[in-house]
Amino acid sequence: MDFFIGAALIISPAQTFPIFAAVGTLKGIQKLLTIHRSRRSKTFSNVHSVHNSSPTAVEKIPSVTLEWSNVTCILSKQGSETKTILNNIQGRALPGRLTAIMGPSGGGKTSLLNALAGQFPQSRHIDLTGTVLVNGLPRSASHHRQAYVEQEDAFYSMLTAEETLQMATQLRLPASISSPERSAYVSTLVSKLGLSKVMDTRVGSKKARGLSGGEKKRLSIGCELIGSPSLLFMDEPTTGLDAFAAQKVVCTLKDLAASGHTVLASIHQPRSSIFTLFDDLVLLSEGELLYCGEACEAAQYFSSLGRTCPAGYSPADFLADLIAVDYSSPESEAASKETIARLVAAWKSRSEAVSLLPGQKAGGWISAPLDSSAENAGISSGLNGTRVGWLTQLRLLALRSWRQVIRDKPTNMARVIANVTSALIFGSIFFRMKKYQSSIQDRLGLLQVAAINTAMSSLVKTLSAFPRERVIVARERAKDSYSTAPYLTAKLAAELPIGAIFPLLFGLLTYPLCGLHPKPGRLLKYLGILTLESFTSSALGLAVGAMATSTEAASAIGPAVMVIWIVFGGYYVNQDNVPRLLRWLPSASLIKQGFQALCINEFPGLEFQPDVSGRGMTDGHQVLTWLSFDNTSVADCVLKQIRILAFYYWATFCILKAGRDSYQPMRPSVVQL
Ligand SMILES: Nc1ncnc2c1ncn2[C@@H]1O[C@H](COP(=O)(O)OP(=O)(O)OP(=O)(O)O)[C@@H](O)[C@H]1O
Repeated sequence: MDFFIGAALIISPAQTFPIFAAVGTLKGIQKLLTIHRSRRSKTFSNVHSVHNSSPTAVEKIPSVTLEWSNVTCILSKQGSETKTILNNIQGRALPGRLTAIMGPSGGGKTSLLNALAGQFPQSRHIDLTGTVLVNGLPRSASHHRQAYVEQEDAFYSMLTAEETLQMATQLRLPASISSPERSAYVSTLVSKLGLSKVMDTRVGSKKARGLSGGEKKRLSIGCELIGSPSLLFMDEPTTGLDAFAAQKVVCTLKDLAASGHTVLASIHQPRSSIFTLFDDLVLLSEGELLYCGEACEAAQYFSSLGRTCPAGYSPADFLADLIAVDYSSPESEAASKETIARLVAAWKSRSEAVSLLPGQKAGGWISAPLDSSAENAGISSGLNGTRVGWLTQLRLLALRSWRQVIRDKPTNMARVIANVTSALIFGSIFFRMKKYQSSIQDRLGLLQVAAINTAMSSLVKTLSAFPRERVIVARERAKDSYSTAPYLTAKLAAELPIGAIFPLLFGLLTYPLCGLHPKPGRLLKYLGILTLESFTSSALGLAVGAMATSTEAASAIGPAVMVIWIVFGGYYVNQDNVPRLLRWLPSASLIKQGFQALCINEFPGLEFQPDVSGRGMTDGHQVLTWLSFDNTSVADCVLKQIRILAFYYWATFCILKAGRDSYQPMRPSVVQL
């Protein structure tokens, strides 16, 4: 609704634009640094030690036990057909332990992790049921802190690892925490994550190398730890990493578990050195549960079912092979599915039998009964407190945007080259235009291509960068790090000065080369019109980027919209000939406002020679009349352009504000834990 009101305020009724609706304290932080050994944990012989030298930092993190039962997820397909993504899954994850959800691709690992984290993407085709308890309470009634590290890392590529952590700390820790305390917090995180050596390294991107995949993953974990979560979910933390990096990431998770966090990670096919780091294991295949219990007991359990791990064979490989469907031939597919069905049935009957025993809740868990919870009662947050104020958010976010844009030398250089090249090409095509009748067309052509070139170049730049940034912003906003208004304001304030350089460069070269109106005041207006048009086009890119689901989608939608604005740009169709129904389109066209302003700036005062027959337009005003641009001024066009610009900013704001991810609620299952 905000969107419509805002749009109505921005756009005058006369223009009748249709509105495109789319339209704590330090103590709590230190809890993070706790070295907590679960009473139930075995000796972590191969656990890397938690590098924590500060005596004040050793404090206990609130323990969280996660239990789940009857978690079922059914996807309704076309007609009455359904697909069971998860079938009646039970289990638990304990504080101080690293629980791995393992299974073949498509086995349901991510779906289970999402369901347990309460972050299953909302869909009307999904029916999610089950019970998830945190320390014996429904998730909504528990005041625990949790974090979810997604499979895809998303960072500002031009910031260093240290700046990324500092920024996250400054935005997310309560305002009451002093600067030295924040710095101390960051250094502890850094040593804990083993990132000390790369703190000055930029995060990097595909086009500019920076941190390695493993370092990025550990940085992602670091950013999530700032919320001091007791419960940490990780989706496929080792995917895409080499063996060494994967090992280091899992060691980090193991350290975190050892310091009191409850860590749940989905892992596709771990190698044996990683497998030995798991405390507990949930095995899934085809959405069915095959095992849930201590990782080191798994091989023995399957051996009791007649599936013995061959001597010298890694248990990780053995389990991965055992629960995978072999699609190499119809016979092997049927055989492997049959094996899985038998293992599922065996686990089911075991859990039914075990759940009848006293003290057992999460069906069939292989280990001693859980000694839970008196210590967990009354979990409190160490991070209570107001986050930093609007002005601090604005300053921090502007600094981040500024660093991102100013340090992105390859992009800036490419933009300079592109603008200089096109200015030189246009300059040579329209070199020192004369005052013949034919040069009227040349002048109009130049002004039109100048308007189009300026708009396209800033649109393309925004469309290529903003959808990726939006992912980071969506994640940060989901953690309530800041509000949309300071984010957008800071972004614009930081980026506009750099963004102005390129149209100015283009304008400064084309104006003298093409021999446009000789009055110096006209040059200044020419530069101003191009710069404003460039900002408006960039704002269109922001609105499209905020709305589109991916960079690819944004890159398809943006130019398509721009083509419409070009057609109604004043050069191809005379606005008096536009059908009544579409008459609002030229007013909404940023190209039209730019082109019209450029023409009104250029033609008055110019005199042209008549053609050989003594006819033609000899006065610049006649050209404006011919274009139907005669009853308006540069100021009018600039005002309309500012309205269009404000509309796109407003649309971007509303889309970003409304665009929080929504999750599928879990309906309670009939059978309780
Ligand atoms: N919202 C959804 N709509 C349609 N199918 C879905 C949805 N969510 C999950 N699935 C399907 O459920 C199955 C399990 O998916 P999930 O992503 O949980 O598997 P996974 O074990 O994490 O696989 P991978 O290791 O390949 O990521 C897959 O076949 C997937 O296509």
